[in-house]
Amino acid sequence: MRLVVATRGSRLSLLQTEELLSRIKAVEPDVQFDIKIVKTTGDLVQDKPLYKIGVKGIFEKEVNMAVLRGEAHFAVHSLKDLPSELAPGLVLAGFSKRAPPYDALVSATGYDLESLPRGAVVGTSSVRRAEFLKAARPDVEVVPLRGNVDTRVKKILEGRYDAAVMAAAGIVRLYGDSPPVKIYPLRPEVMPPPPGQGIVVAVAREDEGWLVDLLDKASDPVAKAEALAEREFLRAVGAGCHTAVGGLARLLPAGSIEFTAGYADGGRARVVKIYGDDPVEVGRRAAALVNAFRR
Ligand SMILES: NCc1[nH]cc(CCC(=O)O)c1CC(=O)O
Repeated sequence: MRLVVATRGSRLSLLQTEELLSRIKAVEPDVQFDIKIVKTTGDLVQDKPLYKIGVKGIFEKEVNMAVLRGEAHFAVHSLKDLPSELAPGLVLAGFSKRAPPYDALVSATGYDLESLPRGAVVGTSSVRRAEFLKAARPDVEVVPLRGNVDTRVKKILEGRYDAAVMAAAGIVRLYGDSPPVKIYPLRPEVMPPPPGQGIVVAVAREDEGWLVDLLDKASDPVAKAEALAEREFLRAVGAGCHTAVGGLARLLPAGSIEFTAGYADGGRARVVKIYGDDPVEVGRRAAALVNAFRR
């Protein structure tokens, strides 16, 4: 059996795709893959913060179109790049093991939140990262920084920024144990990560039952439960990437879910931590708490 897999062409996207494909191979050794690289508007427009381009889920839409048009069997994405609703006919069907979900302070020097100098210049184009950072460290100057993970790392090493806030997952996936920059994870109580960060997913057509089953068999059950909770949270807060909202589910060893969620605005962050047994219910309850902060 040969399957066509649609993905973006960045080095990180290709590594993420390989990771998911090796999980599928483990349950179905006979399968072969053809990788179809889709160039997206997000890849072509590099000079604006993403929220200013004004298309929700800009990275994924054009990749998923290949699946809807029947040009690929499934698409691979970072879950956090997907909008809360997929196009009709598509489902989230496969989940990788989760890489660390945290945002991290990334620098050449090795600053953590405490040792970062007063008035430091910190790069990020994410409204969420900027607002939570300013709440924790009102003295720092937040400046725009976009581009692929390797591009951002290069700019940090060139000394144009004292530090940047980036997903730990992207750096770990790209560089493994010896990245060229130092990374200090930010606790979710200080900076709640975006729903889905660190999870790689496959999007397939709902009507391809055999493929949906195969992808489900290849999935990591912990990541799947956390994804379910965080997707419900995302749907119920209804916030786009122009709002500083974060939410992280962790499946505890005893089987219940711990959910950390927060909202930041005007130099002030509010974060809650709740528990429950049903992922969807916990996600919805966390969203209600965050929505109360936003009024
Ligand atoms: N927004 C871009 C993006 N999409 C996925 C990752 C890597 C982290 C992940 O896999 O969740 C990144 C980089 C970043 O946010 O710094």
